[in-house]
Amino acid sequence: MAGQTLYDKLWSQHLVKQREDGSALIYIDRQLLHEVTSPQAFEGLRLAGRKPWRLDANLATPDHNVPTTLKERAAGNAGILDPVSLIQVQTLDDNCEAFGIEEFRINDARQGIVHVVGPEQGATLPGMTVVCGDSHTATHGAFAALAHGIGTSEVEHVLATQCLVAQKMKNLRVRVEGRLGTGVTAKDIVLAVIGRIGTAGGTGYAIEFAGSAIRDLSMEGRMTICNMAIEAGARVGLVGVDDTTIDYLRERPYAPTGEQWDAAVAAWRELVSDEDAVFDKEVVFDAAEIAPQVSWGTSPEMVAPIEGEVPDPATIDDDTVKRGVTRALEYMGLSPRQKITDIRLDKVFIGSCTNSRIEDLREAAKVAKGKKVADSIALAMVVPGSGLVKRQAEAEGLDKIFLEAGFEWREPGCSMCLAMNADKLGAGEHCASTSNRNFEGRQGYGGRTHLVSPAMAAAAAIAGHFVDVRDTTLSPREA
Ligand SMILES: CC(C)[C@H](C(=O)O)[C@@H](O)C(=O)O
Ligand code: SF4
Repeated sequence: MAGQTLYDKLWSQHLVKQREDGSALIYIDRQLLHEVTSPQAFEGLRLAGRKPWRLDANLATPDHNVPTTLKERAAGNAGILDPVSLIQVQTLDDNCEAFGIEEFRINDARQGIVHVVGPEQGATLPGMTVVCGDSHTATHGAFAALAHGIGTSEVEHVLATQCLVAQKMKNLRVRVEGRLGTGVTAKDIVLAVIGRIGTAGGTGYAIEFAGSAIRDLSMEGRMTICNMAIEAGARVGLVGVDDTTIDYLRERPYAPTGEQWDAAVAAWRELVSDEDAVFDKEVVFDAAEIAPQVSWGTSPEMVAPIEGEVPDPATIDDDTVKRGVTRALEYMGLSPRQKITDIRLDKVFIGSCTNSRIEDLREAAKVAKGKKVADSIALAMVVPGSGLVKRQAEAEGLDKIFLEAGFEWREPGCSMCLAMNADKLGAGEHCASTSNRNFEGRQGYGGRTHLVSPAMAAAAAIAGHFVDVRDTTLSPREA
């Protein structure tokens, strides 16, 4: 019998019941909760007179609707000026209180974007099934956890039963071999992958990211890649366990200790695909060929290398693709064949669950150090992914580097990634953003998002337009 893939192992370890129609019931180890997708789930429990099945499997934090300015944050929930956002956050607090679920509230140092908080706390561990009412739950797969987003009714189901109705996915391996060039990061890998396989390339699959370039990445980098598996159409992204995984988790608050740690590590070491595992599909990339990427359109697959140009619809044969590109260029206010380096920017956003961890901020700070944000940039902001990331960055003096360069240094949350708070783009504004989605209006009505790495965003803030971070005097890997 052929060996098992990592995904197959995680699936079978959590399978409660398999039905003949293909549906199955799996056990869920960890549920993360935020204010947007949990209210109706709690309400459902209340109406049915149910209690959560296992309180300590749940961990909550508000992230989407929290303001990011210090003045407003100092006032706690009372500082949330938008009434709908206030209700959302207050309702999460009330529900967690009423049901006895642990929550890191708005001014808790551990608050942050759920996908930053879970791993940072060691609440996400290898071998777990992790769910959250949020599509970027794939992030946690970087720890060899079977993690994916679920809908609000499923949030309720998991709260009530600790189980989930699920369907087994197929296995896709994306292998990235070789060494990344200086200044090229995990974000560039994942954008290049989506650029090639497309936003539907991973549909129906769990993607395992493998190969020497993935092994060389830190956990932060692996999370960046798994985070965007959903942008490639896959609900699940995975990376097998190795020393990097284990070193990251040691002594995290929720991680096991003593003998339990040793036993856990021994079990985690098995969480890799067997040598002879068979994947339904495989794609291979040469890391050395990946350049810093910039998205020019309204879908993450509409990307180009920094030395490239915007496509010309006139050269596209397929009518549907041609129409899509034409429409995207119109919305983005770009002309055919425009050089990527000629795209001028109005705002810069460094943050989101894709790129707001300490390493991301370090990479951006290395580029920004001793430089100034261009006068033409109306706002350049850095939003740490959690209060603890913020604290760490401040201990390293990164906040000073950003502030001296003219960036705003904000409080943690989703912020301008999706503009559910006051941080928004104005119509027509171009933004270099380290987030993961660039569809029309994502960062504010009429806003134009360009997805890039933190180093590329920082370099763009300084130049006022996109530049090749590899040409800047201080590229991130060398500093
Ligand atoms: C609000 C939430 C449900 C949503 C998601 O599921 O991803 C958000 O986080 C996003 O990034 O669009
Ligand atoms: S940071 Fe952005 S992508 Fe991540 S959970 Fe928040 S809104 Fe969604």
